[in-house]
Amino acid sequence: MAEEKLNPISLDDFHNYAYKHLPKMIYEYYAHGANNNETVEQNLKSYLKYRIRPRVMRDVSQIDTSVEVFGHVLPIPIGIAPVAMQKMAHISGEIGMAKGATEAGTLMIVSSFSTTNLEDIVRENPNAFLMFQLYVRELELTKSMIKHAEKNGFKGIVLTVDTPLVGKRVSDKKNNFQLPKSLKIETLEPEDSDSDSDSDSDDDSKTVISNVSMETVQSETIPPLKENTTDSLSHDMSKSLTWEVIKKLKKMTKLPILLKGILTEEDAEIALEFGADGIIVSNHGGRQLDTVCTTLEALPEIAKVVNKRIPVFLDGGIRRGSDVFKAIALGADAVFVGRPAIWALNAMGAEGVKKMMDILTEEFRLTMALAGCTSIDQITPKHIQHKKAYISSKL
Ligand SMILES: Cc1cc2nc3c(=O)[nH]c(=O)nc-3n(C[C@H](O)[C@H](O)[C@H](O)COP(=O)(O)O)c2cc1C
Ligand SMILES: CCCCCCC(=O)C(=O)O
Repeated sequence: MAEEKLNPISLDDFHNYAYKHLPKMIYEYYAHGANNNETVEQNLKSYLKYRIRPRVMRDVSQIDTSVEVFGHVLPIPIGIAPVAMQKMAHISGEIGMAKGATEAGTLMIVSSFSTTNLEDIVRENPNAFLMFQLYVRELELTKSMIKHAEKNGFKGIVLTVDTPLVGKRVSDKKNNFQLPKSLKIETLEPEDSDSDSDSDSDDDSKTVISNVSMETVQSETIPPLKENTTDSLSHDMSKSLTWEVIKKLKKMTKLPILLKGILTEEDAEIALEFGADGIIVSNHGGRQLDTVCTTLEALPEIAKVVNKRIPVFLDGGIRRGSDVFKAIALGADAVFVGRPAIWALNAMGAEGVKKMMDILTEEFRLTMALAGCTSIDQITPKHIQHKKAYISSKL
């Protein structure tokens, strides 16, 4: 029986679809976090701890949701966070993700664990606004990855600073997670990619696991391929990263360097001292250190110390337009979504990613209107309040 076409109304609809359709090993790689997923869950719950304080009678017939990010005007303050290995979610992988993001007019950060090489992403999406997420490896490889991103027109380098070691991913260990053998991390061999790119796009074996069935993935992954496990794929990521690396990176590129994974005001201050061009408040979607603060909890102290000197972004747990509103009220210039983009890609490819962004945008626009804000700069800390304030005043 032909399956009914998904008609998503909220982001949860994409998630439910992916839960039903992705093989367990892949679904849990994307969905789960470190240890017992405490931080994954708390990231989501954080938003419900804040109540919106709406202002009324404000003529909300025109709402402007646009925001400027490093000189680019985006129609919405919502981008796509770097997520590794997107071809496990959909045949179109990072190309489809970039297409959905571009059609929504927004920015995508491409993971340094991309299953599509940068040339192909850019060739298929010449108007995309892309940044490259970097895990620092050995110096020459790091340099060539940055040069490669520059050559392909990427507009920024997002250095992930919360992963000197990969967090304890319990589900991945139980499932013996590994990248299916038909796929490859294309970004780790940047020098070869020019010669690879044409043959890759014609190679059917690369596209075996579109909208992956359980049977396909199981047959792809038995016997286990040692070289494709989380440990082996991440073995050469630098464990000795210190702030000094920012100086080295700044010598390698003129692109803005954003630090992703800052959770304290102390580190935000140091980031400024070392010349970071932007900060992404992130706990890696709860996949690194479990029971850290949620990103919404960390945001106010970071926004305060940065004091608008550089842009402050946030990711983690954004699932509704009201979540975007609350993050902006607490000091974010814009936010990023990780898993929702993957679920949307899985369900409907590029069209799904665009649809997901449209849903989130419409919810955000409605929240702004009902809260009495007609532009992003009108959203202030006065528009939200921790729920404790209401409970104590009423009891
Ligand atoms: C499956 C998965 C893979 C990820 N891969 C990367 C990555 O390669 N690099 C990185 O900096 N962050 C990575 N992240 C973290 C995201 O960029 C982002 O911080 C997180 O997903 C935001 O939380 P959300 O999923 O609740 O929106 C990954 C997250 C997920 C869920
Ligand atoms: C297969 C390597 C896992 C770490 C890199 C991807 C990532 O950041 C993630 O959260 O997963």
